[in-house]
Amino acid sequence: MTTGTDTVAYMTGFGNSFATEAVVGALPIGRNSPQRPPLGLYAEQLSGTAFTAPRHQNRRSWLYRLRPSAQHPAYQPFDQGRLRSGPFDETPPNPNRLRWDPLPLPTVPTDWVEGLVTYGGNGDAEAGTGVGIHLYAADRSMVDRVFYDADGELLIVPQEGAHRFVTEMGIIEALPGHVVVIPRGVRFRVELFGPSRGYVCENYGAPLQLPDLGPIGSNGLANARDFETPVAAFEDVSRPVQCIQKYGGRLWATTFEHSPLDVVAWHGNHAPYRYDTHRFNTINTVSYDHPDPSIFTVLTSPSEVHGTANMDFVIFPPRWMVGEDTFRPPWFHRNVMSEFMGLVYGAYDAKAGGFAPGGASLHNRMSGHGPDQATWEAATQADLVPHKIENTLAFMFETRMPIRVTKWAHETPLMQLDYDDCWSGFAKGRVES
Ligand SMILES: O=C(O)Cc1cc(O)ccc1O
Ligand SMILES: [Fe+2]
Repeated sequence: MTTGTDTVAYMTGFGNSFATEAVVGALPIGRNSPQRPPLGLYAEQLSGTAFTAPRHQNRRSWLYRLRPSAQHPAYQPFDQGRLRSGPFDETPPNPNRLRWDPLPLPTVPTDWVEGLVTYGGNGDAEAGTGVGIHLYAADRSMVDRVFYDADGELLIVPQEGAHRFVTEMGIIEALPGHVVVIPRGVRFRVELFGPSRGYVCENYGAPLQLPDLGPIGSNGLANARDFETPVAAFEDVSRPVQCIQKYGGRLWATTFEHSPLDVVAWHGNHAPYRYDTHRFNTINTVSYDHPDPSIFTVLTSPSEVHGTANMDFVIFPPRWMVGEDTFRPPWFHRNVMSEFMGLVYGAYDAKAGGFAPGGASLHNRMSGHGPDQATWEAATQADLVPHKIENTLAFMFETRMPIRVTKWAHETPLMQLDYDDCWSGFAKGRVES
């Protein structure tokens, strides 16, 4: 649950052109790159979209820092660990329904980067299509180490433990129930306060944006004002700091002689943010039938095919179920889009058992899935009084291309070999032929 006290300040709004300075007078006024920026700082433009991207899609920020980012020796290949990237070709495409038990918490000291393990993904990081899907289990802070992803934007869904993202552009605190987005190229370190776990969607495609609301109108779902971007914060550290980047699917590392988290002021709209899912304005049926889960979309990465996302981030938050003469849980279905699901806490209404907090499931393109048998039995017999689903947060990374699973995810003992059995015992419909 997202409780606790924030120790950092945030600016609100989605995709705003923000301006923030940690030291008064650090931000140039009226121009981006004056001959001599204030306080002897170095101006740097960080572009998240092509210079010429249309204005409503253009993402860039101007950073004013203690030292230029360029001041570092060459990157060298770095241990990949269990991190993989698109194109995913370790295993043949697998049409089966798959489900995994939760990732165990670490038994040896592990930081956030070391704790990443890739379950699968699709597309091609270099081509800018598709996603990588990772989970992490870690128990210690990154120390004198920062990370950035040149391949994609990171949507991070904490599942256990308090998280502190110390980024170039300010500090974000997050608890289970929050989600955090770190744009492509932004450096950060993750500080943890005990055993911690979560999910990551690495979005190789267009940056996440709010979905259109259509007939819903001008308010609803995730409201723009509930997105929080940190104010500028910097560290003045003159000791070696390792910088690991993911580039072209692989990890590379170099050592700066200082902390690259040294941005004293910045302005622009290519910036990290967090969102508290408890603020989601959940919309559901008040008449009959279970709506398509697109009604629960928080953020979407559009593809070039209008209405068909590279990736949608969808949540299943607490909500009232009031549908009359309706099978209320998710229906049986087969979907052209592929569905990777996780559970932050509580229970998910399509699964009476087996889908645990910290676990994951994959229902790939056109695979038949839906309520397990116990859920189906209960829902078909239920007295349809208004009922509130409470204390739960499941989510889905839904993507237009089938998800290929890594060798690790195929071979791990966490894979539930009996998952198909949850749909094995349905009685035949009563038709005489
Ligand atoms: O498969 C799932 O559990 C996700 C899902 C939920 C829902 O409410 C409707 C469709 C759907 O794919
Ligand atoms: Fe589904």
